Amino acid sequence: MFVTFPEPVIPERLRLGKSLVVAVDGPSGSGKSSISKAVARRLGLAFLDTGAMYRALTWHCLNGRINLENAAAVEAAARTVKIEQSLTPDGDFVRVNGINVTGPIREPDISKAVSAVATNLGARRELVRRQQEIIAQCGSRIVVEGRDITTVVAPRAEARLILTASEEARLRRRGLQLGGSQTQAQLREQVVGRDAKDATVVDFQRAADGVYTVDSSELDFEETVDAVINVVRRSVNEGPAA
Ligand SMILES: Nc1ncnc2c1ncn2[C@@H]1O[C@H](COP(=O)(O)OP(=O)(O)O)[C@@H](O)[C@H]1O
Ligand SMILES: Nc1ccn([C@H]2C[C@H](O)[C@@H](COP(=O)(O)OP(=O)(O)O)O2)c(=O)n1
Repeated sequence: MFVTFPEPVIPERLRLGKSLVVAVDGPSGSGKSSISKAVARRLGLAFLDTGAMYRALTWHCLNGRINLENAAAVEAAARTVKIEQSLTPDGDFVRVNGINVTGPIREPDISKAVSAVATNLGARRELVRRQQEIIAQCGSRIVVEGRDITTVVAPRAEARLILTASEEARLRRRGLQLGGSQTQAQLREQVVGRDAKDATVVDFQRAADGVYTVDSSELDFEETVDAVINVVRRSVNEGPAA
């Protein structure tokens, strides 16, 4: 059974105030998680990494020897697994049925397998439902990042943007992040190869109507955070992108 998050995970100060949902989509390695966390910290908002939920479900299936090709079994697993994760930008934990999987869900075996789960439409439906529930539990004051947040999970978010960067920048950043543990071919498969598979079910490369784009190829980390905050301000003051 999916159990709602215990209240103390979302401090009251992050839940109070006017609705401000910031929806961030983009390809692998574009900076969604790290930049979104920094933005949530600056704006005093909760934070949801939806990719971690797809990774957690993938870990659960592999751990339970559920065949990822068996769409009905994966969908059933999505409905029954209990996933708990930190909802503040300063926390970093993910638990699956009470097991701490914070580290394991970032391992290359999960990165390799996760697209099989992310392209399961029944599993997506269930995770989207949970994500919308979490947004409501956070008083709609949250930065949410993933691949279908601007279009499916929170199409009415106060601010919606695609965070992107050139393929070269994304490969370089992911390589640095993984401390040089991966060959160039492995990195390419995990970043470019995975995006190609995921793009068969969600369009996260192109901004939908009203969605802003921030390209961080030529920006450093802090400049990118500033650019996203500017988009949030502009969205709130002037509305969606023209
Ligand atoms: N503008 C930037 N300049 C330099 N490094 C960045 C920038 N944006 C993100 N990074 C770094 O790139 C790496 C990948 O970012 P991450 O947030 O994991 O991407 P995603 O969630 O989109 O896959 C991280 O180590 C992050 O700190
Ligand atoms: N809202 C989302 C979030 C992630 N996914 C998929 C896409 C990715 O292959 C996996 C893991 O996402 P994650 O954001 O952790 O991926 P990165 O390694 O940061 O690129 O889940 C999705 O289909 N929809």
